[in-house]
Amino acid sequence: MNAARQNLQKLAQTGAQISKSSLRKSAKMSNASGKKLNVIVEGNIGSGKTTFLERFKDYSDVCVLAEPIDMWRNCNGNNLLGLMYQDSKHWSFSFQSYVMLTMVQQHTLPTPCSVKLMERSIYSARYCFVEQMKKDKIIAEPSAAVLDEWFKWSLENTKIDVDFIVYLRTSPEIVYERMQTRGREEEKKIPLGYLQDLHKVHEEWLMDKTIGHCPAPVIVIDADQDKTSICKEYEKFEVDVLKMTPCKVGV
Ligand SMILES: Nc1ncnc2c1ncn2[C@@H]1O[C@H](COP(=O)(O)OP(=O)(O)O)[C@@H](O)[C@H]1O
Ligand SMILES: Nc1nc2c(ncn2[C@H]2C[C@H](O)[C@@H](COP(=O)(O)O)O2)c(=O)[nH]1
Repeated sequence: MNAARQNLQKLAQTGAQISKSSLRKSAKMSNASGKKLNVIVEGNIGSGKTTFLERFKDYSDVCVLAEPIDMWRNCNGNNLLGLMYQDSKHWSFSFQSYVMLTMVQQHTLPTPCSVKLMERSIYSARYCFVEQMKKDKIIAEPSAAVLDEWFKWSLENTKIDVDFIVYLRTSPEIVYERMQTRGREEEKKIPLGYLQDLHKVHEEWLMDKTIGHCPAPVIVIDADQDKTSICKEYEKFEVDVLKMTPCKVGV
C-alpha cells in the first residue's frame, strides 16, 4: 500500500479530519497505480445516504450504486421489503437472503470508474441487520447460521474491496422524523425503538468495533445537521473524492 494511503488509513482510524492534501495524494497515487477506490456509505434508516450519493450522480468517473430497493420491492413480483415489515418472523430470512445476494452483486459489479460509491454493504447487512434480527429473535439461530455461512463464503470467494467507510452518524430521534417525512409505505409502522436499536448496532460495529470486523477506516460525518449546514461537509468530501478521479464531467 502506498505511503499516502497508509497515512490516510491512520488519519481516518484516529477519527481525525482527513486533510484534503492527504486524500488527494492518496488518490493520485492510487490512480497512478490504477487501483480503484471503493467507498461504502453507511448509516441508519433516514440518515441521508441517498441524499449524499445524489451529489455524485453527474460525475462520469464515479460509479454510484444506491441500495437496490426496487429489486427488494419486486423480486419476481414479490415485495419482499413490504412482506418483511408486515410479518418479520415469517419473511426476514427470505428478505435478508435477497438483500445479501444483491449486495454481493453490487460489490462485484465491474466498473470503468476510478471511484465506486456504494450505499450500504454486505457488512452492514450482516453486522447491523442480521445482528439486530438475532437480538430481536426474529430469526432462529439455524437461520442466522445459514446467513453467516453465505456471508463468509462471499468474502472468501468473491472480490469485495472496501477502502473507506463513510458513516453518516445520526440520532435515532432525528432519523425517525426524517423517515416519517419521507413516508415510504413499507416503513410506516417502524417504531422509534427499532431505529434506536439499529443506531446501537451501527455504533458497536463502526465506532466501538465490538461487533464483527470493520473492513476499512471510517470517516464519520455528523449527519444530524440540517440539509443546509451539512452541505459544507458533503462538499468537502465531494471535492476530495473527485480529486481522485482523472476527469470531472457534470455541472
Ligand atoms: N441533512 C438532512 N436534514 C434534513 N433532512 C434530510 C437530510 N438528509 C436527508 N434528509 C431527508 O430525510 C429523508 C431520508 O433521506 P435519505 O437520503 O433518503 O436517507 P437514507 O438513504 O439514509 O435512508 C429524505 O426525505 C431526505 O430528503
Ligand atoms: N432487514 C433489513 N432491512 C434492510 C437491510 N438493508 C436495508 N434495509 C431496509 C431498511 C429500510 O427500510 C430500507 C432502505 O434503507 P434506507 O436506510 O436506505 O432507508 O431497507 C438489511 O440488510 N436488512
